Order: sequence, then structure tokens, then C-alpha cells
Amino acid sequence: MRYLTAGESHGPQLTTILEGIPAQLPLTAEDINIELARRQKGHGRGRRMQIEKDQVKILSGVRHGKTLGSPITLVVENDDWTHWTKIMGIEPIPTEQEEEIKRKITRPRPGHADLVGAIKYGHRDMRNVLERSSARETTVRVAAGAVAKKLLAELGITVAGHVLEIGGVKAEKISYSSLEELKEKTEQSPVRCIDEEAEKKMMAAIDKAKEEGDSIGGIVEVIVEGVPAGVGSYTHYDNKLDAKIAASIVSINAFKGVEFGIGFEAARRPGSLVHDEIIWSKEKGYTRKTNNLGGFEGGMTTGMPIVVRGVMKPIPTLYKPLLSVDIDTKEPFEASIERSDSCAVPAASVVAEAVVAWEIAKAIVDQFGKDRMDLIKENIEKWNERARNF
Ligand SMILES: Cc1cc2nc3c(=O)[nH]c(=O)nc-3n(C[C@H](O)[C@H](O)[C@H](O)COP(=O)(O)O)c2cc1C
Ligand SMILES: C=C(O[C@@H]1CC(C(=O)O)=C[C@@H](OP(=O)(O)O)[C@H]1O)C(=O)O
Repeated sequence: MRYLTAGESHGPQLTTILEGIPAQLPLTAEDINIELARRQKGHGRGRRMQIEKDQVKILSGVRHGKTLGSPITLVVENDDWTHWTKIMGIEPIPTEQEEEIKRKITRPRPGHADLVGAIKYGHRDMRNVLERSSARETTVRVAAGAVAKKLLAELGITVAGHVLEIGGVKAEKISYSSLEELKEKTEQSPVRCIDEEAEKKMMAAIDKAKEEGDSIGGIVEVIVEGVPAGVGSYTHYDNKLDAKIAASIVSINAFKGVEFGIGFEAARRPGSLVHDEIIWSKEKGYTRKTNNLGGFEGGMTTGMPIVVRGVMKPIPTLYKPLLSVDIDTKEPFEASIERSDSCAVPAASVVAEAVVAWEIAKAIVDQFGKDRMDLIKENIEKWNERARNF
């Protein structure tokens, strides 16, 4: 399985083409729209999210609600596009209005892709960078992830995500009896955090940052249950599934770090308090007493829940000016901006679910048969039976 995405933040649409989704997977636009709507929510987002009402169009690869095995084309239109047709250069601009309409961007924001992207591609107008470096692109990554999630759900695999930390406020009371319950609780929270006290403090921290013209980041967690043991491989660096998941998390705009299970805490504990002791029972086969390693050993799934966390830095576009340099005049200036999110950690947790779901679905399809859902299901059942009695 692989996918490409195309489209600019203020262009007409975002597109993704998914290749290698097996045939016979039930799939509707509604399955995808639910995920797109989840990504748009969250306390701390800017005005753009009030303009967009993300809805997918499925343009190929699905007939009568089932995948065909052929490439799937998904499109999400940008509602904001109608305000940008001239700036984006699709409509001709009268010469006398050129400067005003093009609104050339020559003042790079520290922390965004503006300056380095401009140097790299030779753009004197940094809009040519920001249009694609914008996290608007994560819309169609979530669409691709929705398809992956649907595939995983058919195989009894559940993906859930939530927010653990925003602007230094940590969720302390995290209790849920199943991933279904975690999902339900998360949906009710404006910051996708299930600790109600922390939720209030997180919202206050976001409001404060916004008032001060600042931005804040945080930590998100994704949990995946039901993945068979032995997916991925230790045999070569690029077969390691934990490595692929780590790359997918850090590929999300503004994500700077990743950890599995107890993660960086492992550096501070002795081995006896890190490694997960092995037990066996007739019903469950091999399981672990704990899950400190977050579901991976040797780049392979252990059969325990996959637990992965990602850290998002604060949004780079700030109302509070930061020092930068105009690339035309080389004069220093203090950056000022029009609109931006002040915190997008809740939305980013939905993106994190999507990219993790994609990597796991891909590894499963690679390992258990690429063509059709019924054969993949049969192969997994046989595999699980064999692993239990090994
Ligand atoms: C859901 C989401 C929304 C974002 N919204 C904004 C935003 O409104 N303004 C901004 O400057 N950056 C925003 N970002 C972050 C930038 O896209 C990101 O910092 C930029 O592409 C540079 O990449 P890097 O931070 O990974 O180095 C957002 C990121 C995500 C995941
Ligand atoms: C559009 C989305 O996020 C955008 C990500 C983003 C950035 O620089 O990454 C900048 C903002 O865009 P604009 O400049 O149009 O207000 C965000 O709104 C989205 O998530 O759908």
C-alpha cells in the first residue's frame, strides 16, 4: 500500500491516491467524513476551521460501497479557495493590481518552512513554500488513515488517540476500561483529553497563549489493540515496523519527537523494571505481564497494545512578534500575521491516529495477503492460532 497527496492550502482542493487497498473492503464517504470532522475540532484552532467543512469525494476505486482493489482517489475541496483565486494565480490579474493582489511574502516566520524552503527552491515569494508546507495537507492524510482504520476494524483491530499534555498541563487521571470507552470519552472533550480537570487547565492555557499572541504545543498518544504478534521484522532496518511508525509521527507538521511505551523513561530504569515478562495461557497464548515497551520487540509487534506518543512543538505563526529578516531588504523586522491556530494538538492527535493506522494496515497487508479482505482475514486467523500454540 502507498499513497500520494497533492494540493495547496489555498488551492481548489486536496487529493490523495491510495494504491494497494485490498478488494472487498466496505467503504463509504461517511466513513471518511467522520474522521475529517474529528480533525477539524479542538479548542485553539483559528478562523480557517470555521470556513472549511471538510467533505470527501470518492472518485475512483469504490463501487456500491466496496473497494475494487484498484487505486482509490479521494478529494477534499477547500471552501476558502474562492477567496484566493487571484492570489493563487489561476485568474489573470490586471498589471496595476499585481503587487497588491499577489501579496508577495518576503518575511519568513521562525519555526515554519518559509526561509529554508525559499532558499532550497529559489522562491522569492515565500507563499510558494507555505502553500504546501501548511498542515492543511493533513486533511487528506486523515482521509487515507480513515480507509486504513476501516480496513483494520474489519480485522478486529482498534485505533484510538488522545491528548496527554498541552502547554505543560499534564493529564494525570486517565482511566478507561476499553478503547471504545476511551474513544467515547475523548470525543466529548474539546481538547481530546479524558482527564476533566486537566482538560479545563489545558483550555485555560490555550486561551492564555492566544491572549498573549503566543502558541503552545503538547503530547498525543495513539493506542492500537488487536494487532497480531510478529508483524514487521528484525531482519533489515527498513522492515522494522516501529521505525516506520516513528517516521510517520515525525512526518506530521510540527512533530519533533516520538516514544513507545514508557519511552524516554526507559533510560532511567534498570532492565528488570523495563522488559515485559512473558506468560502463556491456553486461551491467550503468549502475553506479557506489563507493556512497558509499547508493543514492540525487534521491530515486530508483540501482540500487546501498540502505544506510541508524539510531541508537537508550539505553532510557529505568532501574533507576538519574533525577530526575523526580510529577504528582499535584509532588514530585521518583527513578524506579524493575519490568522493562525494557537494550539492544534487536539487536531494533531487525529492526524497521529491516521498515520499510525496507515503504517499498521500497510504492514498487515504486506504480510497477510494483498488482494482481498476475506483471504487476509483467514490468514490472520490461522496465524493467530499458530502463534497461540507455538
Ligand atoms: C493540525 C495542524 C495545524 C497547524 N496549524 C498551524 C497554523 O495555524 N499556523 C502555523 O504556523 N503552523 C501550523 N501548524 C504547524 C506547521 O504546519 C509546521 O510547523 C510547519 O509545517 C513547519 O514544519 P515543522 O514544524 O515540522 O518543522 C499546524 C500543524 C498541524 C499538525
Ligand atoms: C487549514 C488547516 O490548517 C492550517 C495549517 C497552517 C499551517 O501553517 O500549517 C496554517 C493555517 O492556515 P491559514 O493560513 O489558511 O489560516 C491553518 O488553518 C487545516 O488544518 O485544515
